[in-house]
Amino acid sequence: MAAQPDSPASNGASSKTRAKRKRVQQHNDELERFDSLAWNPSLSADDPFSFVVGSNELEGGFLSLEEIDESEYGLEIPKPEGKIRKDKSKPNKQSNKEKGSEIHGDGGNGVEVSVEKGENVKADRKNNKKKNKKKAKEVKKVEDVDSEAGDGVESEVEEKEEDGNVQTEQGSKKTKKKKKKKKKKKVNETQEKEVPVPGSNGQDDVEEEEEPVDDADYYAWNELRLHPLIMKSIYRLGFKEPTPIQKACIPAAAHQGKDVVGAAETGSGKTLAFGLPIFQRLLEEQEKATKMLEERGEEEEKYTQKGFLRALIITPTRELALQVTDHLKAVGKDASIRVIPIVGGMSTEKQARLLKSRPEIIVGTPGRLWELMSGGEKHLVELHSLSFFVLDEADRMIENGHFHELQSIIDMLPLTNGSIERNPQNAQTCVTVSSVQRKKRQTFVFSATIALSADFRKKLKRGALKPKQSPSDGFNSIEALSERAGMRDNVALVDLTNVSILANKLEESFIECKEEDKDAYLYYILCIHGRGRTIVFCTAVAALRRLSSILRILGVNVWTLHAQMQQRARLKAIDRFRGNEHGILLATDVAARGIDIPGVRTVVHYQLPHSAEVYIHRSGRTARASADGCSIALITPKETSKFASLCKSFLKESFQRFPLENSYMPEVMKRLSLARQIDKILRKDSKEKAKKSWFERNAELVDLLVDKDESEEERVNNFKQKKVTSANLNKLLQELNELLSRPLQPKSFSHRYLAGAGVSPLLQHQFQELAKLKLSDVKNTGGENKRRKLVAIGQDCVEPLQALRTAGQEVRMDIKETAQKRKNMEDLRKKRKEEKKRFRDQRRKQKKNMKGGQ
Ligand SMILES: Nc1ncnc2c1ncn2[C@@H]1O[C@H](COP(=O)(O)OP(=O)(O)OP(=O)(O)O)[C@@H](O)[C@H]1O
Repeated sequence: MAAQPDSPASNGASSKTRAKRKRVQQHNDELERFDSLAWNPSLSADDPFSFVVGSNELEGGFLSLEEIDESEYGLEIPKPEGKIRKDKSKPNKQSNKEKGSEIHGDGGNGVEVSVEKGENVKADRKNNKKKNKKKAKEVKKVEDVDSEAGDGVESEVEEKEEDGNVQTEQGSKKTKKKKKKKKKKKVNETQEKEVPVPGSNGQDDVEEEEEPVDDADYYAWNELRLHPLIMKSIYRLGFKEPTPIQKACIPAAAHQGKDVVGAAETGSGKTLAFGLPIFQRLLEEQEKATKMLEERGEEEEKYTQKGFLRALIITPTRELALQVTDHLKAVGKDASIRVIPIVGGMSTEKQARLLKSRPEIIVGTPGRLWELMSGGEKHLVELHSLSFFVLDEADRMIENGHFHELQSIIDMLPLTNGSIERNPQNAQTCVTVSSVQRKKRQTFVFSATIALSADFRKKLKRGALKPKQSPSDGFNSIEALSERAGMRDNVALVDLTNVSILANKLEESFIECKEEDKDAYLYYILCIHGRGRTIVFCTAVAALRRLSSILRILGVNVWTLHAQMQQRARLKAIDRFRGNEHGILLATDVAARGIDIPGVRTVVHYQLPHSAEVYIHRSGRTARASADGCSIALITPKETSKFASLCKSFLKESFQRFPLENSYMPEVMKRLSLARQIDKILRKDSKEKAKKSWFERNAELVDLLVDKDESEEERVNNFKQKKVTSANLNKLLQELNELLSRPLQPKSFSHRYLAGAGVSPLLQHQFQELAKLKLSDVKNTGGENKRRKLVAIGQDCVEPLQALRTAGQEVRMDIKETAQKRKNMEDLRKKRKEEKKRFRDQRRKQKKNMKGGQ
């Protein structure tokens, strides 16, 4: 029954319609204003272009181990191409069968079609026929249609596609669905930043009603003139304004078509500084292509399968490649542009399958990319349409000539106007290049520390990045690398790094201690200030292993990450760390660059890095985006001059000494000593076991019969020895457990009195627990224990940054001064030694003389 005009129902409906109209009007006004700005599409009409109507439903966030296997790090293998006809009048409740029957595809060409996305793109294309004003209105209309379709439509349709793709694999279908659900749940949990977008689907729509996006909040983006679909993603991600590096790079890269060398502090949003121009150009091209096709009256289906690689992004580590992929996918979600990672540690076959979907953007590490390219992987060698070549963390690529593969990859790229001649053999493997495309490829080179070398910095400031002529042996400089990659003369040089290159809101500090006390100080930091996520960096894997073992014995839950781990375990570690608000990650420098995990509050340099660049990148895992954070370097007296010279390279003269409450140290040391003894016993035991099994294995291999018969005496001795060790281990464990069962106590703590001020919630809780414990003790012992002391101490668990701010002590780090002090100390030690020697000699002489006299 229709609602009467004056009925509450109709009032509600009309106010809803009014609100909706108002929103649409606001949005249109904004877009009208946006359209009135000069629009500068960078594509010429004859540019070769093919597009794929595809879904990019590859959610962000690192996945758990179980998910990695089939869904390939969050990447579903794109589904068979087909057109899905959707009856919008029945959006929600369809059986699986019905869902399956709506999919029409050949099932084999690997192109995925998402109804929502497909409809979006189609509608957008229609809109593009009319000029900008109309386009804006139409985009809104499509969004409205989507929201009318109701909650859950998109997810259901996606499941349909999934069903269609794996009809024969019932088992794996179920697993996939489960994984997908799990993944979605996880993404919901981790994507804290997501805000509702007007007109987006599903859950977003529901939220949208409650909290519509105020376009005015995003005003700062307008001058960048980004495509409406990009803006939609930006709304969704909740990025209110572009970061300075984005502001500086996007106009040059997206509207002027320039190559860019970009330097900005860690966590400043460099990924989108190069990512958004890529999306902008691809979307502009899509529009042009649609227009052309419609003008010529050709069928668009004819072109839908010709996906070529448009952007190749190279990063130095696998984790970073996966993260950049996730980040770009989040932006490309509304634009139906696909992004996939190609990294080591994943099976090559699976990656080949992913490549069959012909994604527009690939993010990869040099090793695996080259492996596939040199193997003639079609999508990777058909590079004639490549429009972007990006080197993220570019300065890492030229370190120690690690990346020979990178050189080979670059040699495979089609020539651009500025390129020098290169290996013709490689060029032959590559599909021939159209001269239009040659001119068009843009090269982006980014890093936080690219400008660290004084020489390069000067060049950046002068605005002159003149490449050297024909580097013959690899890339020993960013210039050579950029030139080889085809960077042109009119490159935009954007250096936004501050004088010290370190992140703005990072507060640095150090603790000076002996090498053997580093464990204790680390344990102290984690115990007393264990709030927020912490990353502890080691230089050597062996040190990391030893440290993780000790900390685990001490009951500190840590995850480890280093290059000798299997890829799955590496991802799992990051995933778990990301999922724990107060997580602790022990990592080597494999995690130093690029890893972006929100809520990392503290970085500890357990071992100092070998270079200032690494120090900066390590420390840059905290104080990202607009957050603050703190770094603590543990330095031995021997390392002070190394630390001072590090400070010198980023022009810092003084650092803060991290405040320590020394009264805690006796107990810390006690616990640590027990943990070390336990660790020693456990290590010895596992070594023996490993040795034994190694011997037995090898004996088996050569058909050798191992004589297990020991003499009676040996057996008895071994048994006795084992018994002693085991008793000793139990005793140590018991002792340690007893210490660990109560909070760390400072030496001066009075067992009788409690000072009233500053009792933290933690301390309060501990008191309650201990009081309960005492009470039950009394009951159990029948009140025999008359001296009932309340032994409880908790600490106000403030995070390191807060402790540093309230009590840190400034210390000048003058390299000359430190070197001089060190020299003085050594001189003093030498002098004392000599004096001692002289004194000994004198006494010896005296004794001799006395003996001679007798
Ligand atoms: N405009 C923006 N507004 C708010 N946050 C943003 C914006 N752009 C990017 N971010 C967020 O900032 C964080 C850091 O971005 P990103 O990883 O690109 O930094 P980066 O400069 O590449 O850092 P690094 O040098 O360490 O690799 C990410 O979590 C990203 O989502």
